[in-house]
Amino acid sequence: MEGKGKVNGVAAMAACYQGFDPAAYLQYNYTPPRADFERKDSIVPWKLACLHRAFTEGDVRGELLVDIGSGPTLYQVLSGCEVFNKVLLTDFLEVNRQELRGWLEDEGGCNLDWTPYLQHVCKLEGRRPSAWTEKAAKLRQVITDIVPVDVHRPQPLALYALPSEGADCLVSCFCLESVSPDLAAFTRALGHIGRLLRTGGHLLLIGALGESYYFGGPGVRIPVVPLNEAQVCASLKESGYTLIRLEVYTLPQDMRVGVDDVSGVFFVKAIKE
Ligand SMILES: Nc1ncnc2c1ncn2[C@@H]1O[C@@H](CSCCNC[C@@H]2Cc3ccc([N+](=O)[O-])cc3CN2)[C@@H](O)[C@H]1O
Repeated sequence: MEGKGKVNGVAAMAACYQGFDPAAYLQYNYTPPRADFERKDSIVPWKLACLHRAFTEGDVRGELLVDIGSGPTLYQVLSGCEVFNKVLLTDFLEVNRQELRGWLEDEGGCNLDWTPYLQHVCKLEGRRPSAWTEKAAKLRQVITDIVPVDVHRPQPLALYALPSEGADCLVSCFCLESVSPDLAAFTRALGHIGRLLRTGGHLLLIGALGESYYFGGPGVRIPVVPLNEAQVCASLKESGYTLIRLEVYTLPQDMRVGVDDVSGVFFVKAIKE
């Protein structure tokens, strides 16, 4: 029965995503108050600070960075694009891959202005904010492709997408817990993406704590497996990672804007054994 349940749960999740609306999703999560660069307690600056530190503290290096479940967002690779020569973006939905291509082709075909994000990360790097145009050019230069991914497959990416030695670093933000019907599926998905990573490679994982649903568009209610810190740590260990650092952000009341019931956000830096 477990096998049958597994297939139905994953298939049901895929059906939920057919209504996903990138523009609405960006509006819900990537504009103020959740993305307010003037507020020290806003969520996006916290995420960008975690990623900046993780990419620049000296242990993360190599050729290829892969972002698993990019969605319609780019913030997750704004620091990594200065460290890796190749960045691969991935998502399950064509609408999201199209949204990312829209930014890449720089013809105004995207639903969010990433300039404040680029400027903020330049500031974290000690550069003048006006260097954002150079960062944008760098990002467009290092993104090699935007490809389909399914974390429930033992091989989440097409074999042509990766060199045989695998990726040197994986980043994945708010994806696994939002596409897994239960904790076992979340843990399996962690293992599947781990197979894309070379031994000794790093995983940078951001996710929601205590989230049971979110809106992926008007009226598009998508179930999420609610996680706590202990479950995240146990799943990482079970999937062959060694935890380097776990940081947690607890949402202030005014960050709870009705688009989900998330109570906290975790940031994990781990290494694949
Ligand atoms: N089988 C699959 N494999 C890989 N990716 C898949 C699969 N199915 C769907 N996808 C892909 O994964 C999805 C990634 S977006 C998932 C949204 N996660 C929840 C949402 C996000 C969020 C953001 C910010 C904050 N905050 O506090 O600032 C809180 C929250 C909590 N709510 C989507 O791109 C889909 O296209």
